[in-house]
Amino acid sequence: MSRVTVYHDCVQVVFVLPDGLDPKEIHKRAWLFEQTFGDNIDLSGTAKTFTLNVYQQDVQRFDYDSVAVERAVSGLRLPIYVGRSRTGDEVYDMTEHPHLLVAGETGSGKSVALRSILTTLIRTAGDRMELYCADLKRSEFHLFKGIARQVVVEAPRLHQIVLRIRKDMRKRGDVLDRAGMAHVDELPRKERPPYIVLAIDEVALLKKERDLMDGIEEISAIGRALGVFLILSMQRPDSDVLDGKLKNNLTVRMAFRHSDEINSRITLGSGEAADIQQSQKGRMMLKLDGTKTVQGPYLDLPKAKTLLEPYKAVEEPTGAQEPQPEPVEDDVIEIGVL
Ligand SMILES: Nc1ncnc2c1ncn2[C@@H]1O[C@H](COP(=O)(O)OP(=O)(O)OP(=O)(O)O)[C@@H](O)[C@H]1O
Repeated sequence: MSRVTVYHDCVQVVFVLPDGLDPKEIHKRAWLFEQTFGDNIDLSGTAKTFTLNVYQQDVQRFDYDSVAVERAVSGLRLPIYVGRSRTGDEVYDMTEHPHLLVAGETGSGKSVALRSILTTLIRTAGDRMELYCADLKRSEFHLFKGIARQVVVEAPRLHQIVLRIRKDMRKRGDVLDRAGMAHVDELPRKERPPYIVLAIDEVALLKKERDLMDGIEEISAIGRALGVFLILSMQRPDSDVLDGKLKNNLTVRMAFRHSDEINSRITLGSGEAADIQQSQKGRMMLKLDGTKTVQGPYLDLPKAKTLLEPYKAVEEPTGAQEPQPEPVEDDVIEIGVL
């Protein structure tokens, strides 16, 4: 049984599987649909009912437009503007889908995506968010100096931040216990702490930092209710880093071009990110309630700087050292119990 609907930009076929047919076979044979209908298709469905959309054209590249972005995310508490899919703007709220993994080979568009995601967050979440950035490649996050609480480039400094966030999480947990509530958003407005977002570029460089990775994993496990969220990026999805719990807790995945199907499967659970062409900069497979093709907006550095200028607290003098973090009194003990 099937139903065909013709829209202005696509033809939609909804079909129902006969009992006894394994739905996994439909996904496994998605290539059959591509051979018949071309590349511009989206196939979704779970047990019995499937939807196949056949679009007339591919998603197009486009520039970041702050007015359009801010309109698209209005009403969200901690908004992520992902880009445009074939059906329109793709946005979501981090408070509902907490931890994000951005992965893709070099030059595929990760840095541009992080730039646009964090620019949107800063401009829209304002005082509701405290941002911490770790730029282990020393390439991108200097843009957020003077805006983020801290921008660090070395693992030990990041470890200090993670320890401090863990302390804060413990305090937030105590407040929730006392109030008999399950989520910081349920607290009265005056007592509600700001959301904390920790963004780490090239998290694979932390592979050998076991204590630090354990701390990050803990944030991924209990951060959501306490208002603490992760944005992690990596070039090659390393299964040592993305092993076990951490990977499962990074529920939203943005998979830019991957070199092969095996790597794509580590990030996405399917091989689709290996089908993205090298020329398709900013193109990703977004995994969030299913998987779909999305084009991220292009935001260049000068434009990002202009958009962020009003949010800069203090201009750091040239050549100045990064400010030293406040000491965490019981670091050593904490590392032991991480
Ligand atoms: N959304 C986009 N739209 C159009 N072009 C883009 C987009 N994203 C990236 N590009 C182009 O691709 C180039 C590489 O992108 P980017 O620096 O984000 O890659 P990357 O994945 O971060 O690479 P690396 O891992 O080496 O840092 C950019 O300089 C830009 O020219």
